[in-house]
Amino acid sequence: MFENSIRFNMTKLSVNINKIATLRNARGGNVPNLLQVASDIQKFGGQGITIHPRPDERHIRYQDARDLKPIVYTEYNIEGNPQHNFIDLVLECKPTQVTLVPDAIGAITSSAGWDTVANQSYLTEVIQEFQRHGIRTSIFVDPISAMIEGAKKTGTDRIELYTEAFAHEYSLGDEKGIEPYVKAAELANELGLGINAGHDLSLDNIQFFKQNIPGLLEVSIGHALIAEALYLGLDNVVNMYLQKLK
Ligand SMILES: CC(=O)[C@@H](O)[C@H](O)COP(=O)(O)O
Ligand SMILES: NCC(=O)COP(=O)(O)O
Repeated sequence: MFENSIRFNMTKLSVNINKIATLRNARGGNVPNLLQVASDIQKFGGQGITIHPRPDERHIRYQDARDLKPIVYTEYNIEGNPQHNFIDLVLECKPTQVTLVPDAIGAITSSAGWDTVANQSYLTEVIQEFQRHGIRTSIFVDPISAMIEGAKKTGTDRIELYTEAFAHEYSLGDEKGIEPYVKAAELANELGLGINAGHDLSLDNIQFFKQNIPGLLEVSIGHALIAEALYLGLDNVVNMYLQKLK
């Protein structure tokens, strides 16, 4: 059965607050206050909060994930590589959604989607565990048909399309970079997989992406959104994204 947001072609904005934690950690105190920012983003209209705790806790700390639980009343999305500590944290926090990302330890940022064929049995096992606890699952993938088909076989509820390549090509003026994403989304829709997207999405490229991707349920946006907010203000920026996602 289709989720309501698919029927009405609605795309939710989940704001990734990693960069707020990066700024806070630079001084060791509590400025800016991550929980206050998460709360304000929701007040401004943000429809979800995303965090991506990394094993070195260089921005989001595991304790932040716990502290955010009572604050996030919209969609709570926790992203990360499903190592033991991460799995335990997610099961403890019980977010709305867990997004599995195959990060190498120490990676500057996420730089690839899963090989859902090579990791099929591992992903299937982890996904079943999260779903048993009522947590929706999503797998970070490149827009490649075999990877979408492999994702379907794991039993995941959704995929998250890794949009770095699109964002890069679009910034160079090349709109053709959207094509593999359109194909991947059409296949995911056919297979009954929900579609999320993220990485390097911005005020410049989000409307074009949204208008071309059928059934886009959610985008998670952090780096560009927080940078744009330095000039335009967080309230204003959240609402500019909401307008572009209509
Ligand atoms: C999964 C993904 O695309 C990442 O963009 C991510 O969540 C951001 O992580 P960093 O803030 O550590 O770069
Ligand atoms: N899943 C992608 C995400 O949460 C944000 O990525 P970015 O906007 O910081 O590149």
